[in-house]
Amino acid sequence: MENISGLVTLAQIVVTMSPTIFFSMLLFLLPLYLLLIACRKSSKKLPPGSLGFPIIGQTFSFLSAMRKNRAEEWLQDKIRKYGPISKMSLLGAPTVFVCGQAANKFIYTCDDSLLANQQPSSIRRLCGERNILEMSGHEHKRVRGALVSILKPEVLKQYVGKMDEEVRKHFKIHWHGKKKVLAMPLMKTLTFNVMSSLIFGIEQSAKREILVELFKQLLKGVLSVPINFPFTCFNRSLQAREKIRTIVMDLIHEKRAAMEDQITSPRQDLITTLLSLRNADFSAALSDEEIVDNVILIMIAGYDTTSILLSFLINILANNPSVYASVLQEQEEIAGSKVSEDLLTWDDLQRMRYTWRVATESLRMTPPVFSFFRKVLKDFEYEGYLIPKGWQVAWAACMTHMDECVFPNPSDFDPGHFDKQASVPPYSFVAFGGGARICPGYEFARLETLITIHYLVNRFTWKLCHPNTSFSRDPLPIFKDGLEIEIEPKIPTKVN
Ligand code: HEM
Repeated sequence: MENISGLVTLAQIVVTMSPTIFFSMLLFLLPLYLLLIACRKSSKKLPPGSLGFPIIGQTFSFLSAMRKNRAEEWLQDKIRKYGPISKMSLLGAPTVFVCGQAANKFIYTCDDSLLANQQPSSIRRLCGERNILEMSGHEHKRVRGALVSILKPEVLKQYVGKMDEEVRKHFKIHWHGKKKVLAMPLMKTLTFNVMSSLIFGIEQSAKREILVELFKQLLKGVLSVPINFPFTCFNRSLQAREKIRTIVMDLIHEKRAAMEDQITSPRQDLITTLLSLRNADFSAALSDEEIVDNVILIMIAGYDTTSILLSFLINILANNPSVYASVLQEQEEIAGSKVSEDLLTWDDLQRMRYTWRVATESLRMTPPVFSFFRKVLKDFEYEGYLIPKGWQVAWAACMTHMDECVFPNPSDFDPGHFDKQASVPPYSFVAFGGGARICPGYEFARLETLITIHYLVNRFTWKLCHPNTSFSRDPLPIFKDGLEIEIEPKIPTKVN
């Protein structure tokens, strides 16, 4: 998810800020930073490594490696020098970097009085104070319970048809009649529209177009310096948030009234479902503010991540004829069992096992969220080293994803790595995170991906316009050419 990881946004902030702002911040943070280091007079030893130049530390070197798509090598280099636990300084904070399955397990399962989710202030201000990322302990459990209850398979089952219609509509409007398309921006349009239809219940309309533009503006602010002066990007994003808030509040009032008048089902869309959730004493499970803030967060969390997965799948299928042939065979069999107007069903999606293994393998090799950060709330010891309060702990998904003891020949794209899901050790595949904060949108992303690939391979053939197209992490993976492809429809005229 674009903005889940502290790195994702902090990195952008550092990258996009002007040198003057950066150096003013440096002057401000330097004394704090030195104080934090100086206070660490403890008998326990800190992990090996170097904190580098105060505040800046290894930030620029790491971000540059991310942009060149060499972050994994960069981290491997640290591991070679210092071992699996080392200290460094990233994004303005002293950091302990840990890697490996045991480290993942420790972080995902440790008590939340030790490590807390860490978000830059821009997220809090743009998503709102009551978004789930800001919460911990009991509050986090309560809000997460509500989100999981609307994103669980039993609920999403009912929305397969609606998703299917959105995907068909997308191909009809944006792909048919075209010779070339930029696949990556189109996958973003598609995932936005699917989420907008399912979550807000807003179908294709002027209102949806307004919402798309507002979200685009809001997202720009998440990736900018959070300074709220008139005419700054962040200021425009805050204004967009206010407008989105008004739209969502209006929707909540409309939907609540419709439910009271019994002219809508409590399952009409995910906001309606959230509104209908009750505590044991029949009070509302979430306040209206909590619904607004979490709906905005869900849009941000689900929109880019899934569109990145879909874009990488388009690239993979173009480059791997044998994988493409197997996906096509699976999808043709499913299409063959239906009349062309039939919508896909939940059962059809359960039959798309190979296609989902291909998607999972894509997430293994290119996880949209590459590294994760947590804030250390109190001193603790890990593997004999002191992890000091006020520092941050960082880990990277790729370290276990590319571990050859877990995934033999890890640099080869091989969906066979997931033939026996049960044989993948826990906390080794962490594209969706783990533990109490594991992604609740997994099933949503799975359905959206499978439905899209079904229509893509059954209705089009495509080839890359730039066969050796590369991507960078900025900080999310992005194809430099937008993934331009030449397309040909398989069914030129009759499209639902
Ligand atoms: C391929 C698609 C996706 C990927 C790779 C992904 C990845 C992740 C990861 C790695 C985390 C945990 C981050 C951490 O531990 O700090 C996360 C959390 C989250 N994701 Fe996703 N995500 C995806 C799609 C979605 C979708 C479609 C939704 C919503 C419909 C969603 C909603 C969320 C939310 C609300 C959280 C926060 C959970 C919490 O803090 O308890 N994600 N996601």
